Amino acid sequence: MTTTETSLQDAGTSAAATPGSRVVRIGTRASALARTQSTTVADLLTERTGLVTELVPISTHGDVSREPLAQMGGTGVFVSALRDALLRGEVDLAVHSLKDLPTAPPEGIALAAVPPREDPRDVVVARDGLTLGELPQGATVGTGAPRRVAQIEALGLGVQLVGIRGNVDTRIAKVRDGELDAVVLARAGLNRLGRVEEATEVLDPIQVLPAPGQGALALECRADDDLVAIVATALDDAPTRACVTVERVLLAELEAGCSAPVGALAEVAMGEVGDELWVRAVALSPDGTLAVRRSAAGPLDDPVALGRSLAAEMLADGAADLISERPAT
Ligand SMILES: NCc1[nH]cc(CCC(=O)O)c1CC(=O)O
Repeated sequence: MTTTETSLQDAGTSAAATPGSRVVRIGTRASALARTQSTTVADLLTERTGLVTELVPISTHGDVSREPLAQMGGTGVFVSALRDALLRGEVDLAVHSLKDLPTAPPEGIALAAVPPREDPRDVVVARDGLTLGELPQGATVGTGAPRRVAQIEALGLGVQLVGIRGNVDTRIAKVRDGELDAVVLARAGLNRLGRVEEATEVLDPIQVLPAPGQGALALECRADDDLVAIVATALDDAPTRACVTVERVLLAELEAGCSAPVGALAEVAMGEVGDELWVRAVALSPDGTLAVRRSAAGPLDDPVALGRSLAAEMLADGAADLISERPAT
C-alpha cells in the first residue's frame, strides 16, 4: 500500500533543468526515525545545492503489519515500497537506513550518496540503568534480529531472548512498562531521535558486531536522473561508502540475507603505510553456539576485494553452514 500526503500532480513533475528551480520530492517511511532521517537529508541538500525539497510519506507493508519481519521477507519490505515510488516517478530521492537494503543491486536505481556514518554500534536500554552483564539469570532481552540474538546468546549470560519488533519508541516502552528487562537497538537510531542518553550500555564490537551498514543512510535516485550526480557531490562521504561496501560485499558473498546472523564493521584506520580499511566480521549459528570471527585489512581504494577475500576465508572456515544451520559435513 502506498499513500502520499501531497498531491503528486503539482509536486514537482514540471522539474526544470536548472537545479535551483527543481523541487526534489523525497520519499520517506512514516516512522519517526525515517522522518528524522529524511528531514536531515532534505535540509542538508537544500543547504548545499539550493534545491527545494518536499517530503512525501510512503507507507510500507512493514510499517503497517505486526508480523515478525522474517516472515515478511526481512527488512526489504521497507525498501521496496520506496523504490517502487521512485521508479514510478512519484518521488525523486529515497532515504533508507542502509542496513535495511537487500544486497542485490536494484534495476534502474542508483545509490547516489552514502552520507557520513554515525556511531554504528548497538546499545542496550535496560531497566534500572543495568548493563547486559548485570542482568540476572532469566532476565528478558527483546530483539528480533537473528544477528543480535546469536551474538548475545554467544555471551552465555543466561538471559532470555524475546522476539520483538516495532519502532524504537514501542521497543523502549516495553522496558519502561516492565514487560521486558532490556532491549537492544542501534545507537544511531536512538541518537537521531534525540534519545541516546536512554542507552544504559554501548555494546563493544569485540563482543557484538553491528549489522553491515548500520548507522549509515542510503540515498537512492533513478539511475538516469541528473539528480544522481548532484546528490553525490553534495552528500556522499567516500570513507563511509568504502566501509559499507566492504561490509555489504561480505554479506552478499556469505549469501546471507539482511536478517542473517552476520555482523560486520569496517573502519578507516591507520595501517603500516597510511590509512587503510580494517574490517571485523562474525558469522554465527542462529543459537550462537558456533561462530566464525575474522578480521582483515586492505587498501582504501578496493573495498570490494577486501570484502570478498574476508568472505572467502570465512566460507573456508564453514561460515555458510553456520548461518543456515546446516550441520557441517
Ligand atoms: N532494524 C530496523 C532499523 N533500521 C535502521 C535502524 C537504526 C538506524 C541505523 O542503523 O542506521 C533500525 C532500528 C534498530 O536496529 O534499532
